[in-house]
Amino acid sequence: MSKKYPIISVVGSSGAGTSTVKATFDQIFRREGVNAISIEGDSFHRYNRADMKAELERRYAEGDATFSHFSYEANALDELERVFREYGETGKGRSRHYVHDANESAKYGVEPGHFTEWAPFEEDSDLLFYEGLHGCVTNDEVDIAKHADLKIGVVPVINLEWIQKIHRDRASRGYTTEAVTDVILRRMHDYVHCIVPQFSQTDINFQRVPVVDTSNPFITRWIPTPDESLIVIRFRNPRGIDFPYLTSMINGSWMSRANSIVIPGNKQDLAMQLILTPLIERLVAEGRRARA
Ligand SMILES: Nc1ncnc2c1ncn2[C@@H]1O[C@H](COP(=O)(O)OP(=O)(O)OP(=O)(O)O)[C@@H](O)[C@H]1O
Ligand SMILES: O=C(CO)[C@H](O)[C@H](O)COP(=O)(O)O
Repeated sequence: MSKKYPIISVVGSSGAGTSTVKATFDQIFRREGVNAISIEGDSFHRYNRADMKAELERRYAEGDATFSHFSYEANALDELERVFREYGETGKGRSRHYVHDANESAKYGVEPGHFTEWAPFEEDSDLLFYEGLHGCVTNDEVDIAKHADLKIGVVPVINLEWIQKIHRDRASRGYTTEAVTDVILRRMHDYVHCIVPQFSQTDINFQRVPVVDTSNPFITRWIPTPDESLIVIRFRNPRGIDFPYLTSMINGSWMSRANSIVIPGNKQDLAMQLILTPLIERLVAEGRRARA
C-alpha cells in the first residue's frame, strides 16, 4: 500500500467501459481539486501493431493460437509494476500513448498502431490513476495489485461486453464485426486466465447487466442503454460502507447480498460519485499529510 503517493487502478476488459468510468473519476478529481496523473493500460503493450501481428503469426505457426493483447507476455507488465512501485515511493514515473486511430494520431503526431515516446510524469501530483487491462495482475512474475490503494473492476456481463466492444471497434476504430469476433475468440483463453482473476483482487466491482435480450450479441443493433440495464456493485470488504445511506440516496436501489447493492443503470454516475468521493478524499488527505 502506498500512502504518500496513492494509486487507483481501474481494470476492465477491452470495451468494458473503463474509459467511460474514467470520465466520472475526472469529474470527481476536478470537483475535489485533486491533481491526478492518468495512465492507460494500452501504453504498456509490449509491441506496436505491426510487431504484434508478426509475433501473433510467429506463435500461430508454432501452434499457439491463444496469444493476444490479453496475454501477460503481450504487455510490459514488469514495466507497469515498476511504474506503480516508483510512483508509490517517490511520486515519479513515466508513461506513453498507444495511438489507435486517426483522431489520436492527429493529437499525438504518431501514426496509428505506434507509441509516442516515454515521458516523465508531471511533478507534485496527488495520485496516480490507471485504467486498462492489467492493473490488478498478480502472477508468478509480478504483483501489480499490491501497489494499488483503490482497485475497481468494470465488468459488464459478457454478452454486453462483447456488444460494447463490437460497437466501439466498428464505430471508432474502423473494424468489421467479423474482425472483432475473431479477436474476441482469440482472446477468450487469456480472458479467462489473465483478465478474470483480477476481479477477485479488486475492492469494488461494477457489473452492468442488461434487462433486454442480448442472446445474440453479434447482431444487436445498439448497445443496451443505461435505462435498459441494472448495475450490481460488489464490495470486497463491506465493513465501513454505509449501505442504508446509499440505498436511500439512490432511487430504485436495493441490497442483493450483504456486500452488494443493485442500482438502475442510469444511476451509475451518481452511485460512483457517492461511493468513490469519500474514498478518494481519504487517500488524498492521507497522502498530503504523509508528504507534509
Ligand atoms: N454504462 C454504460 N452505459 C452505456 N454504454 C456504455 C456504458 N459503459 C460503456 N458504454 C459503451 O461501451 C463502449 C465501450 O466503452 P469504453 O470505450 O469506455 O470501453 P473501454 O473499457 O475503455 O475500452 P478500451 O479499454 O478497449 O478502450 C462505448 O461505446 C461506451 O459508450
Ligand atoms: O482495446 C485494446 C486493448 O485494450 C486494443 O485491442 C489494443 O490496444 C490493440 O489496438 P489496435 O487493434 O488498435 O492495434
